[in-house]
Amino acid sequence: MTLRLGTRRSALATTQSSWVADQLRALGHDVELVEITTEGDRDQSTPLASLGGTGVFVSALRDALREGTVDLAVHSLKDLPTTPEDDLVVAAIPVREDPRDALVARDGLTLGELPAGSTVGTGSPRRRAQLEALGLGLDVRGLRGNVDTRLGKVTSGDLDAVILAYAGLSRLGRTAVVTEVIDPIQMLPAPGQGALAVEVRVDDAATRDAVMALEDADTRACVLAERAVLAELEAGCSAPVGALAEIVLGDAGDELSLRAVVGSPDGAGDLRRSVTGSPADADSLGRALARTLLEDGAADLAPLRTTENVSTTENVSTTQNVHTISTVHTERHGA
Ligand SMILES: NCc1[nH]cc(CCC(=O)O)c1CC(=O)O
Repeated sequence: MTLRLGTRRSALATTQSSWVADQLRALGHDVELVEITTEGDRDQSTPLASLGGTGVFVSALRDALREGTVDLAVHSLKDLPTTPEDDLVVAAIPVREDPRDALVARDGLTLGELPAGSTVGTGSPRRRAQLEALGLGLDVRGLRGNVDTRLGKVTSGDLDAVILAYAGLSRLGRTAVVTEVIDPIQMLPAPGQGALAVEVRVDDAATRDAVMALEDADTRACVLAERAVLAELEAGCSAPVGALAEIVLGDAGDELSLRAVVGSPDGAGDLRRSVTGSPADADSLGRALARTLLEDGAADLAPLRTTENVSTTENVSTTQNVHTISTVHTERHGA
């Protein structure tokens, strides 16, 4: 049996998918990559939020899974909405890459070295809010596109710096351009950043069994806690929410240490809280932390659920390059 793995065409997506394919091949499986095109890939000019957020990257792959065109799909976990699907399951969450954000600045500069007024590109409300809250006087500019497009803005001199996920650069072998890996004390990453989700049909026991070998329990616990914060806040993909869980060695053995931030869009300040507990209680720890943030005023700080959470769902026909944008519905995203 050949496992058909659905992947987007971007360099990052194919690198992630090829990594999963190689892991499965090392376990003795035959794997074939099947390319799926998404609205988010074809339209690079529209702001992601207007396309329905990072959900557009996910929908086409899920449609292909449901139609049986592919048997498994690899997603960046941070792009997955927190609401579970009835007919699909994340069968494996492999060991996580470095979850931190990375600064790529001109002349090797770090955040602290960028002069006031420097232009920093990011399309992420979470990164923007935390950058503004640092009070460095940086001029944060909107930005989207694939990794090369974003890095090109610094090379060409259009921007002084850009911020990207370190994990993406690492998977592409591009970490040499990073001028600072941003400490989570200054900027908490997106829930699930740096982790992959391998999704299969819930009734496909054979693929599920094959894929389960890629699971990493610590990563699963961490991203569960981070995503529980997002779910309990009812935060959408355009909400400035960051969260990072780490497994640390405490007095009672492994402990899960979870930090989260809700930023304000105007950079007026952000709210940070943390909690520590058992990795077995990952979900409830995340939800408890979100309630603490809400009690302390998180909802006044930022519009957590905005109209930008309205998302377009794509249908992929059996010929994989024909798409129609069909329905409009609201959903929660984990970007
Ligand atoms: N939102 C797009 C996206 N989804 C996953 C990654 C990077 C890889 C990862 O976080 O696992 C990126 C690009 C970025 O944020 O720079």
